Amino acid sequence: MTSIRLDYVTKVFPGGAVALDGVDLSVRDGELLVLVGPSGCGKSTVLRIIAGLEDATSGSVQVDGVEIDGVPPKMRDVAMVFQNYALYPHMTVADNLGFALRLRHVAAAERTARVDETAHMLEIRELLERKPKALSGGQRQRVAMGRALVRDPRILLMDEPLSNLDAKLRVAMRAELRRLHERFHTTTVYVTHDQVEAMTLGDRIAVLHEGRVQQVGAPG
Ligand SMILES: Nc1ncnc2c1ncn2[C@@H]1O[C@H](COP(=O)(O)OP(=O)(O)OP(=O)(O)O)[C@@H](O)[C@H]1O
Repeated sequence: MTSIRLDYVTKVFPGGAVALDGVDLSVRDGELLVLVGPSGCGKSTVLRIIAGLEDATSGSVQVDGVEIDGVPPKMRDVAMVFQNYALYPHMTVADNLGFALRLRHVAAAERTARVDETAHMLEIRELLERKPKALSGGQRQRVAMGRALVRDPRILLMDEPLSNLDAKLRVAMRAELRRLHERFHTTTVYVTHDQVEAMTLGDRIAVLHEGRVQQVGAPG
């Protein structure tokens, strides 16, 4: 069970830029909520505040009804997937997948089993010994997804994870992300500026404009 609630969250950056202006938003347990809006409307800032990478200027964030303001990122059990994949270039795919488990002192045998299971699910088992530079964009994206999923996080945050892929692959990966979500039902916030992507992926869509939530609803 993991729900997220943002209560009148405001973010003013030093220098005075108002990135978020009283954002109220709820993400239900097991839901994939898409946050959509034009460049600069504050989408990434919402994710960064949920992840604890940025502090809200005012307002609060709750997970399962408990305020998490001040809880360090590592303690939040949140996994993030970015547009640029952020894989470790010197590590194999297997080591990239297992790294977060190693940091959490998961025993070697269990680590291997979970890496293998995740690789199987994402159909990247044959890539486990390769380094990121020997992968295509779509394969890198799968590894980045795998790295987030292998830990079975409470919350999954995705910031335009498909925008570096060509149009055809993007459509295929969208379907795959949807399928993964149906299987795991990890509470997810997914950021995109692409309305079609929002409509095809989201259980619900929140439209953000100039730091405010304009509308929230189911697609269609
Ligand atoms: N560290 C920072 N310092 C000052 N201003 C910032 C900082 N980070 C973001 N901003 C500003 O806050 C606003 C929201 O930025 P944010 O990155 O959340 O938007 P976004 O909707 O994710 O945009 P994009 O789709 O282009 O990534 C923008 O006006 C941006 O310039």
